[in-house]
Amino acid sequence: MENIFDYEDIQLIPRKCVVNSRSECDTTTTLGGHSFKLPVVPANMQTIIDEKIAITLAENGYFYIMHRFEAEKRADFIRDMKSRDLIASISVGVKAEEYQFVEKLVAEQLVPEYITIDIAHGHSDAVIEMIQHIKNHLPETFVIAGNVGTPEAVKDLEEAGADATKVGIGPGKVCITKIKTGFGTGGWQLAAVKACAEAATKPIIADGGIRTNGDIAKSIRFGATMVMVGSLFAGHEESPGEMVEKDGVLYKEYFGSASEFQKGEKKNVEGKKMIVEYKGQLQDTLTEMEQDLQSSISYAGGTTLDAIREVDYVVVKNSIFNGDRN
Ligand SMILES: NC(=O)C1=CN([C@@H]2O[C@H](COP(=O)(O)OP(=O)(O)OC[C@H]3O[C@@H](n4cnc5c(N)ncnc54)[C@H](OP(=O)(O)O)[C@@H]3O)[C@@H](O)[C@H]2O)C=CC1
Ligand SMILES: Nc1nc2c(ncn2[C@@H]2O[C@H](COP(=O)(O)O)[C@@H](O)[C@H]2O)c(=O)[nH]1
Repeated sequence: MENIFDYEDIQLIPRKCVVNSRSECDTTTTLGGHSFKLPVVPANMQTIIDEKIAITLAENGYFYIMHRFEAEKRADFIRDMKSRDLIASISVGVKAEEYQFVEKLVAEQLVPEYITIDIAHGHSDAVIEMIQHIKNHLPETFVIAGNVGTPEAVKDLEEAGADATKVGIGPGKVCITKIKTGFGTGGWQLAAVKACAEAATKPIIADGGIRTNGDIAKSIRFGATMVMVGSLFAGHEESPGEMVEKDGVLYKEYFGSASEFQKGEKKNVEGKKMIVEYKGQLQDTLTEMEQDLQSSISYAGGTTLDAIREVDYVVVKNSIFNGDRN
């Protein structure tokens, strides 16, 4: 593969500004027929999202995807979101009981607007069969399938009926897939997003490796419709991770969905646990992301995210500090 680069290797090139204030720039994106304030979704991980955060995000016009690690709560979660007239967006795996869960939703007339199939190696018959199962039983539901790292995978999952694919194998902050298996898009995630987006006929969600708000704009430039973010959303007051105090400084836990901590056993572990410095309120981070993205749009010489998709760029190896190095 040629032209390999990652977020820190790219600088976007400014174009003449057409607004008098960054506040004129609109960061709205559309996915599955709904508009959202930001092209950003918190990772569907247990230390990043819970029911309370999901309600707050949905009430305030942000996209969210509930995690799948308290499987028995999901039907009630959908019911609760529907009773509030909010979007229901959940995750599933691919094991046998997940097929029955989808059938139970149909029997109880619970139709989530979004279902994300969340497994490590999404380019598989297991995911293809689950896409088909959901589409057969819940044809109205928008299906996001992943994770994948190649154009071939995007094509196969789209052909199976996926409405969007999620790209990123191993670039995550708490990921150890590349160390444990030798595989993944870690270190070239942005180039993988570009290759996958070029092959895609439906939306791409760039997942993992976002270390700065500028990386969101870069993901959009290379074809993402939405960006999934874990570590930048960890450590907030509302974050479900445990609070930890160390030498008088507050931190919160952030652990991988394939970590021993999440799994409760040392089997096929591909994630780790870390602590993230306490960051205060989630809304402040969302507001800063919106302002930074408005600024990105202004540098792109437009008023909407589409302007970013058209800018030129340069590849300058390690042109900005990679947040993983400290
Ligand atoms: N984005 C990323 O880079 C990664 C994300 N994760 C996250 O960790 C969580 C757990 O993932 P996962 O282990 O897939 O979920 P599960 O433990 O639910 O596994 C899903 C099913 O897929 C099988 N499976 C998993 N990996 C492979 C593989 N490489 N080859 C063949 N079959 C496989 C499992 O069987 P068996 O366990 O018996 O193999 C199981 O039947 C998810 O939330 C996932 O998103 C994990 C790793 C990488
Ligand atoms: N290889 C692993 N990847 C994981 C695990 N748990 C989650 N993830 C992926 O990371 C992103 C978040 O990345 P970040 O860089 O923004 O922190 C998340 O959406 C998953 O795709 C894991 O245990 N192993």
